[in-house]
Amino acid sequence: MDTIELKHVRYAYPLTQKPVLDDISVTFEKGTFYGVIGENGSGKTTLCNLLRGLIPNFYKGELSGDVLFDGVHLQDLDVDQLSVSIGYVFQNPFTQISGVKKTVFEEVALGLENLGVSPQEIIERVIRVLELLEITHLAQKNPTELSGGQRQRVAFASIIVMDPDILVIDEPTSQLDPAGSMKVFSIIDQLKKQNKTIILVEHKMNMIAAYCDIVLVMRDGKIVKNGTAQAVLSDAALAEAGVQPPEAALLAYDLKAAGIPLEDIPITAGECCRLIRKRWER
Ligand SMILES: Nc1ncnc2c1ncn2[C@@H]1O[C@H](COP(=O)(O)OP(=O)(O)OP(=O)(O)O)[C@@H](O)[C@H]1O
Repeated sequence: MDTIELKHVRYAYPLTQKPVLDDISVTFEKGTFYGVIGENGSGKTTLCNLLRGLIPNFYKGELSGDVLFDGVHLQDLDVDQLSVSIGYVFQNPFTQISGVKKTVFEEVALGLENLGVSPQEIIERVIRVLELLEITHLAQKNPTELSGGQRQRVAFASIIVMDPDILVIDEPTSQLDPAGSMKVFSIIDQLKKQNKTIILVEHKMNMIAAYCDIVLVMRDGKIVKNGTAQAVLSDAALAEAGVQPPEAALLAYDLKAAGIPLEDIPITAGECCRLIRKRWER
């Protein structure tokens, strides 16, 4: 699957009046890493639910506008088929663990089993993914007895083992320590280099700045900004959408206020160092 296109999409959950997605128009292109940011309750998870077909198949409610997958309407697609092309890593890893498998190995193998992949291939793919996520030591543990961070890695493993074209990932590092978060981001980056489309919801602005190509800012169910990570995250108006800019940009604003403006507003620590050195050598 190459593109997902949303045209004037509105959605309200059942028994609610106010749309949670309000006139959303956006196109997601193959091989691009999208970051979706915005304050709590702005509609990010609801957007993920729509992209994965959970709206309107699981969540009912009022949906209007067009949702097109390679030009085909969402309503005309089989939700099971969609789940093969689009992997969804939920915000809450406790939701994602099936609860029917006794070991992490079996849990990660479950989706491939359901697709009828041969046992030999399942074993090879699961071993590779467990190694990639550095959870081989958990292979024989019961998934229900893991910590939140361990479950988050298992949930992530059970999606990437399926090798979907598009990954919709909702706060994959909320339960992880800084080293675990860095690891997950570097894996997501590797997946992007394999030409996967990544749509990531995340509150960690420094990570969004370091990895995303395009950043979408949501507020009150609308996409209020859509542009390159540099253009969106360096914009001082970002705070108006309830989002704290990355630390590098904040430092540049402070320097400017102190009468020491940099040539540009950096969004990563590396770029910030480069601009400070340039200013220093002037
Ligand atoms: N199942 C539901 N039924 C009714 N309203 C819902 C449901 N799920 C979410 N909402 C409402 O929709 C709005 C958007 O919620 P959503 O979870 O999409 O926001 P979010 O941007 O992902 O928030 P967060 O950053 O806290 O995860 C909120 O007002 C929320 O209360």
